[in-house]
Amino acid sequence: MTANMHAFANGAELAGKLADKVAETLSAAITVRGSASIAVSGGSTPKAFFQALSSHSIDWGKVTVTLVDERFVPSDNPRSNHLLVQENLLKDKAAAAKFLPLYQATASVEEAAVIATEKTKAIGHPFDVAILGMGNDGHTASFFPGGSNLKTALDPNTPRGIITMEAEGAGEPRLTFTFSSLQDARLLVLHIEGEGKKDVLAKAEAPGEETEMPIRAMLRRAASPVEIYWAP
Ligand SMILES: O=C(O)[C@H](O)[C@@H](O)[C@H](O)[C@H](O)COP(=O)(O)O
Repeated sequence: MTANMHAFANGAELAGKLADKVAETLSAAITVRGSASIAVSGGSTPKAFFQALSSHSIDWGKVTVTLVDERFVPSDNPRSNHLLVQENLLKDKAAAAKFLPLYQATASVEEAAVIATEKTKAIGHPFDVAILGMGNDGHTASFFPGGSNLKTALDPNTPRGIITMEAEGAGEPRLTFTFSSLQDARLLVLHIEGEGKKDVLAKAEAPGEETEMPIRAMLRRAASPVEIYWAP
């Protein structure tokens, strides 16, 4: 599939423009289908974008927000993506949105994945918006090189839903939507910032195995165009 580069002068300009595009997409979905769904990534990059999006006046009561992936930690843990979204996105106007967490207070991450899949099955067929990040190792979502379930995660025949992932670079065990769950989002965004991530993207766009840099699966096989939002 194709990738379209949207480059901005700085992170603040990117955050504003991406928030505008996402708000427009969510509103259009509500107009056409009566509701909208968005899956967002965690990490350090999206904070300004979340804050910009939270102030948009859209019908947030008809929007369901969930996570592309999550660390297997409760929402009071500083590593939690739920906490990041709670503090930066689900506030101001966006406080009215419905949020579906991936983390479940279960004995195992495997049990949490089964429950999270059940609890999110009503949305994301396809997502209206999916916001991906990318690590310096070329991972996206929790598709980490060497990950325990990487082959399953990237397999286009794996059903939509949430699976577990464990990998050296991942820290805690992870919960992640699969490639099949994310790749056909009506608006599929890769949000990266900094010269370093631009170099990582260039390497990912070069020939090589998907398992070496899993973002390659999205860049090469996503049904939707990958809208790359980048600022230095
Ligand atoms: O849980 C996570 O960490 C994210 O979902 C992950 O996929 C993230 O998007 C990348 O690791 C980039 O993270 P940074 O934005 O911190 O570089």
